Amino acid sequence: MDLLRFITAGSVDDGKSTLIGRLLYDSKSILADQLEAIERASKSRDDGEIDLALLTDGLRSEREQGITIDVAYRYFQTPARKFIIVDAPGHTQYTRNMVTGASNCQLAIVLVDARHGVAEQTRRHSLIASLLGIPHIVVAVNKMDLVGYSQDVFSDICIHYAELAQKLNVKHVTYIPMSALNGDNVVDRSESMPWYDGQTLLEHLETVEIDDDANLEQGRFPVQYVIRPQTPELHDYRGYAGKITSGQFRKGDSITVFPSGETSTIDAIEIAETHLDEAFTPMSVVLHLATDVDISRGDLIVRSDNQPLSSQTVKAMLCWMDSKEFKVGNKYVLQVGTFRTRCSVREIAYQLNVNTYEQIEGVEQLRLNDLAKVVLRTAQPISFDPYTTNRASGGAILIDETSNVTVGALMLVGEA
Ligand SMILES: Nc1nc2c(ncn2[C@@H]2O[C@H](COP(=O)(O)OP(=O)(O)OP(=O)(O)O)[C@@H](O)[C@H]2O)c(=O)[nH]1
Repeated sequence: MDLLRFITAGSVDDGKSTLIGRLLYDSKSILADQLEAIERASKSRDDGEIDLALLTDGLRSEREQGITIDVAYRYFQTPARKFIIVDAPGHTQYTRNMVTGASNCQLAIVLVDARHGVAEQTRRHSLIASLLGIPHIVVAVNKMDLVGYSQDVFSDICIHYAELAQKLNVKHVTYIPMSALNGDNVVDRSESMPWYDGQTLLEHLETVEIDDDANLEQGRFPVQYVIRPQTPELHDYRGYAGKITSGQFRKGDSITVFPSGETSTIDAIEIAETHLDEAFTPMSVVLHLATDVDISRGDLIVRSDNQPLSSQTVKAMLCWMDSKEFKVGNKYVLQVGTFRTRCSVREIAYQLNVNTYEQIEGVEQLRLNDLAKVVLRTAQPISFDPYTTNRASGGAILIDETSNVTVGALMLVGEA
């Protein structure tokens, strides 16, 4: 069964917690004991209704206990698919959380309060979703009950959002009018909006095409471990363990190793002592090569017929995630795949205004949650693909050398 990983984004009070609760409740994904607990907690309410937001708020207290920092994950499944919901808090200052949670999501639900329409946070979240290359966006127009389930209100919001989506590089946008509180068009079809003949949210989540999004062209294998048994009778054995982050590899394929540029062919592909003729993303395997090549952890094995860029000066979109400022001349460790090297900041080409999408030039420093295009100079060449063609090998992070904390998320653009 396939897996859809999606993020929910919206301003505080747009109804994110209620929506997640509704999705789990109506799709019968809530465990009996959880249900009992929220029923008990909801008893104090005057209307006797179950407060679905309590479910997600339960998750948030887990988060506060430090089980997951900043972002909470919730799993559920229907007969059609498995789902992971990434729940990022909605406050303005949490761009960082959305970036952390969303980098490998296939879909983002952007909540819009029907009464307020497209808001500042809608623009911010949509910009981040587009920078992160999330291929599917659902604009969930919530609280339709508070605007009399009006088709006109819904249409206006769709038109407004479509203008914004045009400025961004968002591939697929789906609009759904709903009331998370009353359960309209979340799992069950709304009787109050007969004018809407599209899918409910769950139907969409269950059927949205995600296979096409997998990059099968670019065989990329960042080496995590070199396996060299010490036993004499296995002296010829040398395997490279890691995860295929994109594409596929077959026995007999010509490969190139980066950064050295050495070449060889694949002699065997192994998973738990079973030999395979081919393997593809996201499998974790051990590769064996026909010849003795000098490979260490952090190297990138690629199929020779499709090679990545390799450079010491790179352009990238940066989401700055630290309270210390980012400035030209600062030094960090850059990690792409399993490869790490030191780097310094050459230039801040421009900062992006997250509301108007304007490029602000002449910026000297970045603060927490700022988004910018930057140029970095690395100590050793890095091998990568533009993020827009390959999210796995085009994403990188900046690490503070002294604290070892991740301070920036990078979407690599190309050579500078
Ligand atoms: N009328 C109406 N109220 C809703 C709907 N969805 C959510 N609400 C209410 O809006 C308020 C905020 O909902 P939450 O689900 O807590 O909002 P949130 O976006 O998760 O907010 P945070 O958890 O603080 O980020 C609550 O009082 C909900 O009951 C809806 O479809 N219609």
